[in-house]
Amino acid sequence: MEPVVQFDHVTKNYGSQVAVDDLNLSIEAGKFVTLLGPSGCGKSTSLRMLGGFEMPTSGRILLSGKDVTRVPPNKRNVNIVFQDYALFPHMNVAKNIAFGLELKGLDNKSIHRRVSELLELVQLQDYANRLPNELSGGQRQRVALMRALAPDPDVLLLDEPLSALDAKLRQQMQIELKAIQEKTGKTFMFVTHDQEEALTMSDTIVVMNNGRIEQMGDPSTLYGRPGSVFVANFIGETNLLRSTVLGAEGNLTALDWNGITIKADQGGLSPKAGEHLYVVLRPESIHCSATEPTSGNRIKGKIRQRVFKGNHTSLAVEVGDGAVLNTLVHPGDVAQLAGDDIWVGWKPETATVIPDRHAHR
Ligand SMILES: Nc1ncnc2c1ncn2[C@@H]1O[C@H](COP(=O)(O)OP(=O)(O)OP(=O)(O)O)[C@@H](O)[C@H]1O
Repeated sequence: MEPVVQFDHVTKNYGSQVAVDDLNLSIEAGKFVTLLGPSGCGKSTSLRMLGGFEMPTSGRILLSGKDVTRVPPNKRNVNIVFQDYALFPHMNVAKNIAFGLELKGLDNKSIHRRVSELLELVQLQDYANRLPNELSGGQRQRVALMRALAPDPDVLLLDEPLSALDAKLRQQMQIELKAIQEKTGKTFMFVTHDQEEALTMSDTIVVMNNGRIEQMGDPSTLYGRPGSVFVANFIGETNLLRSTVLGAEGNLTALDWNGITIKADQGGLSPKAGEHLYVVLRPESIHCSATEPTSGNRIKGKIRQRVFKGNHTSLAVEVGDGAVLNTLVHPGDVAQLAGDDIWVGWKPETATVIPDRHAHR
C-alpha cells in the first residue's frame, strides 16, 4: 500500500542552523506515529513542513503519493491541533467544529450530521451550545480535536497537544486520543518530548536527535531493543554497563564488566572479542534476593539506597568498585535495607548489547 506521508531527503536550514537533516520517512495510513525527541531535535519543524507552514530547504514531501512540497497549507488535506487549542472564543462548540465544514462548502444538513457524529464520539452532545470558556481543559481539548478531524483530513498533526493539561488529565487524554484514532482509523502524527506519552499511544515511534532519525519502531522494540545509547537513555530508566566482549555463545555474548563476567543478548550485532560495547539492562529485569540465584547472571552487592515509590521500591545496589545497578522491586519482596548485602541477578536474554557510539539506523 502507498504510504500516506513521505519525507524524501528533506532538509531544513535556518541560516547556518540545520533543524532537519536529510529526513527520510514513510508513514502507513491509519497509524499513530509519534516524533519523539529532546527540545530542538527538529520534530516540530518536521510537522510544520508537513502542514505546509514551513518550506523545506531541499527535498520533497508527498501526501498520498502527490508532491505537496510547494502546496500552501489550505490546499493540503492535513489539519493541525496546537498546544493552545486555538478555539474561536466567540463561537460555541458546534460552530467551532462546523468551521472547516462551512469552508468546504458543505450543505447545512451534512454539517449538522457530521457535527453531531463528532460530538458523540467524545461524549459532548450536551455541550454543543457552550462557549469555549465554559468548558474544562479536557473538554476544550476534545473540541479542538473534533474541529480538526471534521473536514476528514488524510493526516491529523498534533504538536504537543496535551502539554497544557495536568498530569492526571493528561494520562486520561492519552488513552482517549488513542481510542479516537483507532475508532476513526485516521493517520495521526504526534509530536512530543515525553517518552511515556509516546510509549502509551503510538503504533510507531520515530526518535529524533539533532535533526535526524536515531531509531524508529514500535514501542516495545524501542524499549526492549534500543539501537543506541541515546535511545536507551531517552526511553525509560536504564542501566548502561560499558563492557568488553569476551566471545559469542550462541545468541548470547559473554562480556567483562568491571572484572565480572556477564552474558547478554547480541541484539542483532556480531560482537568481536575485545570490542567495547554497552549492555542495556532495565531495572525491572533485575531480581534481588538474599541467597545466590541458581542460574543466569548473578553478582553479590550491597544496598546503597532504598527508596519507597508507592507501587514499587527502587534499590541502588553497589556491586564492587563503585559500580551501581539500579533495580526496581515489589516493596514486599525484599526486606533488606541500605547497608545490607544482597544478590542481584538477571536472565541473560533480558539484557541486550548496543554499540559504544551513536548508531544511526
Ligand atoms: N523560525 C526559526 N528560526 C530559526 N531557527 C529555528 C526556527 N524554528 C526552529 N528553529 C531551530 O531549529 C531547531 C529545531 O527546532 P524545532 O522547533 O523543530 O525543535 P523541536 O524538537 O520541536 O523542539 P521543541 O520541543 O523545543 O519545540 C532548533 O535548534 C531551533 O532553535
